[in-house]
Amino acid sequence: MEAVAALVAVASLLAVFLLYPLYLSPAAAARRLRNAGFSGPAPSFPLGNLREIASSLAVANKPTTRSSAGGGSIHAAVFPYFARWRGAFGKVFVYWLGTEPFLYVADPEFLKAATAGALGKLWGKPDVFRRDRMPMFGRGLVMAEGDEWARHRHIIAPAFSATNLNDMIGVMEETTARMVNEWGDMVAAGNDVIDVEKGVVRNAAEIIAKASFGIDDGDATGAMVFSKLQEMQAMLFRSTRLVGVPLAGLLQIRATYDAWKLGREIDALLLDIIATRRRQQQQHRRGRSTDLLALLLAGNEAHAGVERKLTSRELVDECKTFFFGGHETTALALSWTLLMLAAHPDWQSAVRDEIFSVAGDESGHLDAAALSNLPKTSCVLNEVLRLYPPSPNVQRQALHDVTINNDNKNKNSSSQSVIIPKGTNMWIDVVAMHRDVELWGEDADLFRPERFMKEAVQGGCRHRMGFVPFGFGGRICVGRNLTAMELRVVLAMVLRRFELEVAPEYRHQPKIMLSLRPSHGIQLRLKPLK
Ligand code: HEM
Repeated sequence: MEAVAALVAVASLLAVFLLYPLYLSPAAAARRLRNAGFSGPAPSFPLGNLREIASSLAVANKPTTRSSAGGGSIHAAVFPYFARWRGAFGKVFVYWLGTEPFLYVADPEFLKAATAGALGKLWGKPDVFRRDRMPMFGRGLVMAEGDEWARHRHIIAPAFSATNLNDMIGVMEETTARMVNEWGDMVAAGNDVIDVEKGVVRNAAEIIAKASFGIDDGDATGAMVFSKLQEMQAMLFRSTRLVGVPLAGLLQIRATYDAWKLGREIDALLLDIIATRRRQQQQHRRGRSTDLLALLLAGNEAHAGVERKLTSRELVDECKTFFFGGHETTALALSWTLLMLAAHPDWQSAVRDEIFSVAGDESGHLDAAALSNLPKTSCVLNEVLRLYPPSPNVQRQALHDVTINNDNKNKNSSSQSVIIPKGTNMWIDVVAMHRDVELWGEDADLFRPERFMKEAVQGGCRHRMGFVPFGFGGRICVGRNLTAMELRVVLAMVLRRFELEVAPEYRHQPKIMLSLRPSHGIQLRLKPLK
């Protein structure tokens, strides 16, 4: 009898233990969000709105034709469920990934109100993605929160200063020359249709690996780290965990274990590189290194003993963060740029002429002064980042209840202020804001770099927070200057060598897989310049 009672007690405790996080807490959050006036699609337990998301993606994932390469709306194709809910509920609403509430935001004014002030203290990164992204970013800058984030940012930001980045141009030129020469050989051999995305992704990965921790293909450890980092990237892409669904991780124990194991191997290799670097530095045996790891280690030495010091473990996470946060995004920006220039020969000629006029022909080296004097190229790059933002969304999670003054912030509520409950996630739809006709005008879906001619920073957007390809506020991308330089170097080297045309094989079907990417590569016809 006592045994039965004990069993019942344990079962009840377990039920309460599971019931609270899995059902009671989400139900309470749903009530508070409803009371605050946020509407949205009705969720079901335990999937939330995941079923509707999956079914609308299945319908939308039909091939489209090539004709939209130069324009056309992509929001409804890549986020069909958001497009539908936006029509029904407006630019701010609540939807559910499993039992996790998400506040969808495509209204820059709401975004400004919600994130104004003590950004670092009020908003963190969603727990629900943290576990998945751990093998990529660890506790590095992308994932850090609060005081830890401030400490890391303080140490890391100086490494990305203009002077330091100028020293990296040589690395970018050297690596890109290999890619361009390979393309040249392929064209000479009669294969003039090339999937440029592949080469550009590989090139960006090599550049960031060299720029971050100086790894070289020639050295065995470097080559091993590089191939394991790439393996990890591929592994994480294959993962299809049901985000937010209670205990869904149990369905993918094997994949989670494999990612964890690979992560440990990468960490061990990077720790080894860092230990060697520290030894060399102490013995003054290494020449002047310009990679980010060297700069961070030098910063460590200069401030040894005080809080401006990163441990080896923290340095590992930052190096991985630079690799995973930096190369895909940059490569995609570049791939979309090459496509847009191939589809718009007038802009292609204008950019090429500008590059020739400031940097000469392909025999001349590029320097920072020339690269910073390319106004038309800058307009093109901004327009591509607007139409095809490699980071198509930004996410946050409320660390506390967040109060927003309700002067029109939530049109569904009549009260003076609105409270976003602690734990609510925010999903900022960058693609929607970048293509919103109310912010950009009727030509929002068209490739028109000239809009950035008149207003270089915002491109004529009617709201300061309507153009956010690199994020916003204190957490704006720390690598954006490095990217700006790399995009210009690679673009200059490609355009000084080839004329680009969209190949008939190309199918325009952007999709979201963490980043905004082409579904079937980017096939261009390359013609050597006379
Ligand atoms: C076209 C290229 C790039 C795009 C579109 C991009 C986009 C972004 C965005 C949207 C954020 C803000 C994320 C958030 O607020 O949650 C961000 C943050 C960050 N990016 Fe980039 N990024 C690019 C290149 C790079 C590169 C080259 C690096 C490093 C080498 C880098 C490192 C980081 C880091 C460390 C953060 C976190 C900053 C912080 O939280 O303080 N990114 N990036």
